[in-house]
Amino acid sequence: MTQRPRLTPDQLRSRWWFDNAEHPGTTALCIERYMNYGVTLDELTSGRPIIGIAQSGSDLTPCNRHHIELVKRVKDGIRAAGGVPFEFPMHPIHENVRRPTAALDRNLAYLGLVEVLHGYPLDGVVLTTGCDKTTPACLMAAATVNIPAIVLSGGPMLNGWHGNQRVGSGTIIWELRKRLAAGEIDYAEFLSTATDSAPSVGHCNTMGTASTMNSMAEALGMSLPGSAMIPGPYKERSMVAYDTGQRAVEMVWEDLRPLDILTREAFENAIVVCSALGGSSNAPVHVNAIARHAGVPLDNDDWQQLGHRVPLLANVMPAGVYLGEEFHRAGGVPAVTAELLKQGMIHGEALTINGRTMADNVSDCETQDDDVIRRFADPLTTRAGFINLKGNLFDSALMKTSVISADFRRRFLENPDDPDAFEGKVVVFDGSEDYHARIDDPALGIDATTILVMRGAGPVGHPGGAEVVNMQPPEALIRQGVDSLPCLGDGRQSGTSGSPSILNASPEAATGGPLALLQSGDRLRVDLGRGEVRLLVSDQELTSRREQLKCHGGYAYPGHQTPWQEIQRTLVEPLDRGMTLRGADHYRDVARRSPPRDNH
Ligand SMILES: CC(C)(O)[C@@H](O)C(=O)O
Repeated sequence: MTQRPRLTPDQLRSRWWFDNAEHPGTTALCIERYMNYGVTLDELTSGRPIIGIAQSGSDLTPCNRHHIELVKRVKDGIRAAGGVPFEFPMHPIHENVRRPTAALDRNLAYLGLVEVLHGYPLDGVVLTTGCDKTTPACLMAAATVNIPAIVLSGGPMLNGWHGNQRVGSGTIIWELRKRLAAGEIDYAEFLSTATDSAPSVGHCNTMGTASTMNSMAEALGMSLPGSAMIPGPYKERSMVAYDTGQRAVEMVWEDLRPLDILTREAFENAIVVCSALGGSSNAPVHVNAIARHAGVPLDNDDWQQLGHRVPLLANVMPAGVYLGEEFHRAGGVPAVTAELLKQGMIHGEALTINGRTMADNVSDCETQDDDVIRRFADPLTTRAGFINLKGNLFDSALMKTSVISADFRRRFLENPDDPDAFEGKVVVFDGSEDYHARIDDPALGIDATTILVMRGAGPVGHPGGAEVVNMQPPEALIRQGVDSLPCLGDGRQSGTSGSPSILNASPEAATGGPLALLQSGDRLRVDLGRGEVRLLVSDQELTSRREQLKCHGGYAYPGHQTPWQEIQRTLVEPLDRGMTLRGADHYRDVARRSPPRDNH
């Protein structure tokens, strides 16, 4: 436990607003208006930390909605520790619903949160997270503003059951849509099984992007140990909400800030834990983004170098068979981290939000069920994590190795002359609308060796970068028993998908990436051993295609539909750089370096 010098009440940031004798008018304006709904003068001026609660729950965001209840316990904890809670809304982010994609809103929510944390009288903040992008938006903002901040996840839903079968959110949908296409089930059965996968409040009960990102917050040291994966309805979830509120107040007195915690070591821990969890292919995008805002160099090569040597320990869908409840009971993120710590794969000295080190937090944790959380010596896969692929089509694209199934391996990677490599003819789709319109067209000639390519799906092409690369084969092929094909694209895929796709190709077609030059019928060679994807077309031919494309005004994609789509498209960085906004990462520690100016 580190001992940190304690702040005195007159050093609280909120004093600028509530107890600033130099500007009595400005001060009075703040005080009188907060009193108009019953806050007392004593609460505002007696030197108690003001703790913001960034509320990500609303009727529009079902995965985060129970934060509306949970924050009552957060407020109890804040008050018990002597603080004053101020709850405020965040811009809604909900992946399942938001069109054209909730990823468009991550940076918008980030910007909004930065302005609130910087410009309002907050000494610290509790960040309520749940659905995928809520966690990175919060952590990016925490790094930029750098006031004491702590993450409270809402936790996953209870396990889904259909009869006696576990049905995991997202993962079951990708399976069911194939069964629907194969004619094995009808739409009514499809829908009833799908809805069974979501039995309670909480976010995806699989190791999709939501569970992954909340686990990343814990692995980074930004939430209380063991809190990430407590299912939403469990009583421990409310208890940890209370503890989080209390801890937020203490962190203010200790002046413990996000940039004290978000170090290179913390990010390396997150990468290692992500691999062992079989975490979402969206994690590198978001974790790289948080790192950029924290000023820590991190890229997709780090993900391969640090992560691909790590075995898969969490037997949770989509890479495994269990769901959030079993994972939590088996010990959750601390048990996984402890197993990796024993192997020297975790920086045990990394500081965490409770003022203790990662080793202090997890050393005593042990898996309670070594089928759900495997021992290091008995993993599900020995080398998990991501391979960072490169070649003449892109500088970086990721493949999640923990979801390479035995069937995929047998069909594509077990050629004795060429292990870990395969070649195939591509069929190219320009955006998801084109895919849906044409996938069943027999004229495309898709067979069991075809590689499906989706372009125009990156942060510029499909503003935000949609989860559309996980394409299923044509119905006719599925009916013949071929229910998956290799997919490649400049967009993302759902973290709940078990498809070993080549994702997040950067630069994307819409910003001049060579994917724009690809034509259906071209052949691709994918070599996982060498970390390479090559378009088997001569350089001369590529140059002439590039010239032609230029003559036609470049790669075409649908226009902007809203002002934010246009603004984000002009500023957004590629997926491998975290899809952050150009220039935003220059702002760091702004609460201290650049306190907000007077408003009156
Ligand atoms: C299941 C969703 C909506 O696709 C997403 O939450 C993810 O896991 O990536």
